[in-house]
Amino acid sequence: MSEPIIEIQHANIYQGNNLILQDVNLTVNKGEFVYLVGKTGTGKSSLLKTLYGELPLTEGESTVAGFTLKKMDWRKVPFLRRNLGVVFQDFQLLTDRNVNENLKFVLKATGWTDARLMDEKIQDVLEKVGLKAKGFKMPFELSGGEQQRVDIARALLNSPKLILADEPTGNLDPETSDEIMNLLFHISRDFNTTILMATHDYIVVQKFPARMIRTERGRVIDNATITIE
Ligand SMILES: Nc1ncnc2c1ncn2[C@@H]1O[C@H](COP(=O)(O)OP(=O)(O)OP(=O)(O)O)[C@@H](O)[C@H]1O
Repeated sequence: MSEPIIEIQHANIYQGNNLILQDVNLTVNKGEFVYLVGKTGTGKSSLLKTLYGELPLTEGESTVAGFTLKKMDWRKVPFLRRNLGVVFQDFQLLTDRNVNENLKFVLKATGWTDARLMDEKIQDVLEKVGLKAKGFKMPFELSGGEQQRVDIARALLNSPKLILADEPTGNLDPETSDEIMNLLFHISRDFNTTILMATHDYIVVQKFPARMIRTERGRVIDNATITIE
């Protein structure tokens, strides 16, 4: 039976005082891969930010990975984040430390203390993204695709059931984009992880088809189809 991991009902999404998306209704089930498409500036990032607690939800209802977002106490946001993985376009790795130390930094920040367990977890996520031998590399020694893999490894550290990805292929060439999409589909399939991925790259969407949600003129349209712009 399908079990929701994201539920949004009658939500209005704001940036400051500006209403960006109106009356958003959406359900995403456990294990699904879903694209969030739409022209630049139509609110994809704003919707994702609401789901990971960076933008407050003040109007409407939403639960994400078991957390109720409406007027969520900011002190609860770290607990929400521990149950999610977030992947960004620009990798956001700490440039002054190697891959292992980048990952250890996140583990410590999310409450891990046992050094052996942390090392095991780091090996585990690096293996999942195909970077087993790269733990001692500095970010600047990695290609864009490898840096994006580290970003995905980082998102996997707390074994989330939901990954929110904001334009994860945005900075990559087409071949590397394909590799990252194969990796994300593999993670979704093999670990039953839900992935909601914002993109405006229709080539990626056509090549790796999945359910599509579109932001358009202040609304969110479910089961959208591709319109070439
Ligand atoms: N921090 C902010 N403060 C005020 N307005 C913002 C802020 N961030 C985004 N906006 C506005 O909100 C609207 C939606 O932006 P958003 O980044 O969510 O769109 P997007 O679909 O993700 O765009 P892109 O594909 O370019 O990332 C835009 O009009 C943008 O100017």
